[in-house]
Amino acid sequence: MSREQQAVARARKAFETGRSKSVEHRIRQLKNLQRLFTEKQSVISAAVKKDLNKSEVGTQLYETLGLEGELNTAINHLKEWAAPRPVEKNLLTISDTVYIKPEPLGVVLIIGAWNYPWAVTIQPLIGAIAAGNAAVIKPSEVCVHTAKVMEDLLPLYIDKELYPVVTGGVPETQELLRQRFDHIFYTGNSVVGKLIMEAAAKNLTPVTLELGGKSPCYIDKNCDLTIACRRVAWGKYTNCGQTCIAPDYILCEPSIQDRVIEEVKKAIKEFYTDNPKTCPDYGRIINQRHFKRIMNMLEGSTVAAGGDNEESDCYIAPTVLRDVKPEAKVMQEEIFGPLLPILSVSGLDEAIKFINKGEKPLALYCFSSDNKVINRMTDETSSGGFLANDCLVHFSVGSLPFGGVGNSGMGCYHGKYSFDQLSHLRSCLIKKLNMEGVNSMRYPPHTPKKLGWARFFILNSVDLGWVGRMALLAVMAVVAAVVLQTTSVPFKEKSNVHFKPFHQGDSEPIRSASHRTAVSAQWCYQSQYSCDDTCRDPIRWAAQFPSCGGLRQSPINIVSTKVHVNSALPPFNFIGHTNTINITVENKGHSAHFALPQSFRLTGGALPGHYRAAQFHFHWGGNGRPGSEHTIDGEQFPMELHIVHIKEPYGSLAEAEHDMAGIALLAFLFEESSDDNPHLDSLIASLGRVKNNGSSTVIPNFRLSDIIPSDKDLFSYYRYVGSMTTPGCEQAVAWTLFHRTLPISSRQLDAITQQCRFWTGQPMTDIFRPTQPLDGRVVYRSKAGAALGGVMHWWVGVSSVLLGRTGLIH
Ligand SMILES: NC(=O)c1ccc[n+]([C@@H]2O[C@H](COP(=O)([O-])OP(=O)(O)OC[C@H]3O[C@@H](n4cnc5c(N)ncnc54)[C@H](O)[C@@H]3O)[C@@H](O)[C@H]2O)c1
Ligand SMILES: CCCCCCC=O
Repeated sequence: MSREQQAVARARKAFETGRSKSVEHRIRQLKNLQRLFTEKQSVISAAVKKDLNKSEVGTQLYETLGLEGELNTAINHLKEWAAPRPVEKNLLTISDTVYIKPEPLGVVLIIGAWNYPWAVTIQPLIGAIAAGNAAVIKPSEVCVHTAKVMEDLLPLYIDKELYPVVTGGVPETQELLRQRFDHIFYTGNSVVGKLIMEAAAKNLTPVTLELGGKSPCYIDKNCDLTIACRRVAWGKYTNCGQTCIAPDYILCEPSIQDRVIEEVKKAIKEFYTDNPKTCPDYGRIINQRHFKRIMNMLEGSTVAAGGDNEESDCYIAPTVLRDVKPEAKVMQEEIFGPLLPILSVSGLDEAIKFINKGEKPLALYCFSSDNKVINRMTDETSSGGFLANDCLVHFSVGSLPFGGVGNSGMGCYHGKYSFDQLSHLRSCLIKKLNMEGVNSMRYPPHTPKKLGWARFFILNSVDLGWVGRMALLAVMAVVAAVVLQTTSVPFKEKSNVHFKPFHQGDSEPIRSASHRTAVSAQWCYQSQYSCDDTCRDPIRWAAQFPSCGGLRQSPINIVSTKVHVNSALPPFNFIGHTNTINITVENKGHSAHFALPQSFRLTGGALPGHYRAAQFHFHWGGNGRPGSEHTIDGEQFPMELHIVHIKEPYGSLAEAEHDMAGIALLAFLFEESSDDNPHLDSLIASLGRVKNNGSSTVIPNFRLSDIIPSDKDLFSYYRYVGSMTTPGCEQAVAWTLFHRTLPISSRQLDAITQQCRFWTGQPMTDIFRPTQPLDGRVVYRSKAGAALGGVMHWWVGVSSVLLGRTGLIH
């Protein structure tokens, strides 16, 4: 057996033990890699210095820092990525469990390139480990010193059976390619990419090809040329142009060519001094073969800047070429070196045509102050990645898939994309052996009637609550009987049973359709959890609704001694709150919502705009337990009222959710009183009429001002920025929690908590989310006698603090 065969066999055997699949094992391995980068930074940098003349800081900045970021992301999100992913169901699968299960592929071959030897070899390895695979790592032989360090260090930190390193050149790689893998992840040039794919095809092994090519850069005359050229020069000359996504050439109008040359020259001087050769931040060409290849490309082109070189040192100065023709040598293949040709085009149209004549690039850059130019460039071209007004930086954004298209590659990676790329996303549908009758519509003999039912069941995708599911199952049973008997009951789309698709998304009338994802997307309160293992209790909301794990979540505990008193928090103005109206209350499955007309409006209170009312609802406990969501100094109150308002001109939470104060939520805490609060009686009675999920009733002659004090008595409150307290926990809420509490007697509390049922049919009790970490937010307290002038100033202050801290404001 060859060394390569042995390594693959060892990795396969280790994979078959199953240990790579355990999430704990994966996290441990990823943490070991973290340790490697902390402990061996200087060894790593020294090798890269010898290979590419990169400085230690440069190696950290462009290679290991990104890897550390990827490791953090993978470690923090692995459980969520690896968890089964529920999917939307149709009526036929409504009673089944339907989900995607990410599974490891098996043994992955990772073939790295030399230009960023750590980044392009270890980053796929992070994905392979995270996804639970074994991986054979083949670093590029061109980076001699780095390949040796990888071979020596990796086995000291990670499981050497599961993740062996195989060094060597073309013959060794070819021997590896003769082995059977479950995935091949190759980074390098397109010519070899084709060989990899050919070898993989023999075993039908899937491939990810991270290739290169000529990445164009269009500079519009309408832009700040100094800034544009500085960014282009950085993108081009970093790592001496040996970057897969370096801007390969510039397209611009002839009228700006001279300025572009001058500005690029200025940037070269700024970055690398007058003599880049002695500048520690300027690299070298990897070897003499590549040196010669690059120097040959200069043939037939006019040097406008740079051009100095020294073969023995593999040095080529940052170079600009002017008036380059499309036929020039330098335009025939990816440059992958520090030459920057400038080609003239008459404008955007010609630039787009030129780009589209070539292969689809790995990156496409467009510099312009005109959004129309940027939009046309994105709309009318194709490339792996697109950047306007910058270069390279998309590589460092883990939430963006990185990869090529067409000749620049296939597949993508980084962050969760690496995990998905190296996983098999297995479709799972778990059915029970009952309800066979429903299936008869698909069994022969086929009849038009069965087809009619099949159309109804297959073409309708719904989100149902528990009651809806039960109702549907009942109907399905009837259908089954009908179809089985093949009686002549005509197919009707409208039955007597009214299916109202309801689901958590519907439980918030202001929420968007996008939140109505899947039946299995049921969330629940802690009190429901034990009875339905498919529902997600508050601790697990974030697995399905990522915002619920954000840094601005609600409710919170307010520590009264730590609040900041702020005189820019004036009283509110309520409009319409004294009007007598009929309102509808509906059991939404998790709580009961009392709909308010949009004519009820809210201004003042230092809110950044005008707000329209949407609904109010209560949060309560049960059997004498308190049920408020917010707590003050750790104390939970018996009940809490939330009045939800949406900022104008938004029409829904979906529209408002990108605005930090898109929703204004007014909260009142209740305190137990010895006497009944007479204004609550009609509300309590109405809850008795909406016991079950989806039921509704009207409360006539309702006045909001009966249950809350008038605005002039509501000058004292807490303010902070937070989120909705039910999934999706949108971080778009300006919270106001009034000091003034509302009274409720224990008799009324008992009455309230005993009226309604959850969507699961259980008593609707303890409907509150536990308090969330403050995560550095400030809670403000209003001070009477405030001036309106400070309002905008206050919001700007709050926004900038949050921006600086979390970068969360869109
Ligand atoms: N898309 C990306 O993420 C990315 C990143 C880095 C580099 N690149 C591209 O890679 C290219 C530069 O790298 P390179 O190709 O010079 O790197 P390279 O010479 O290091 O080759 C890459 C790998 O392929 C192997 N290899 C080379 N010839 C082979 C053959 N005939 N058969 C089997 N294996 C072979 C090498 O051993 C090496 O591990 C550029 O085109 C660049 O744009 C792309
Ligand atoms: C800073 C950009 C690093 C890109 C590495 C991958 C391509 O060569």
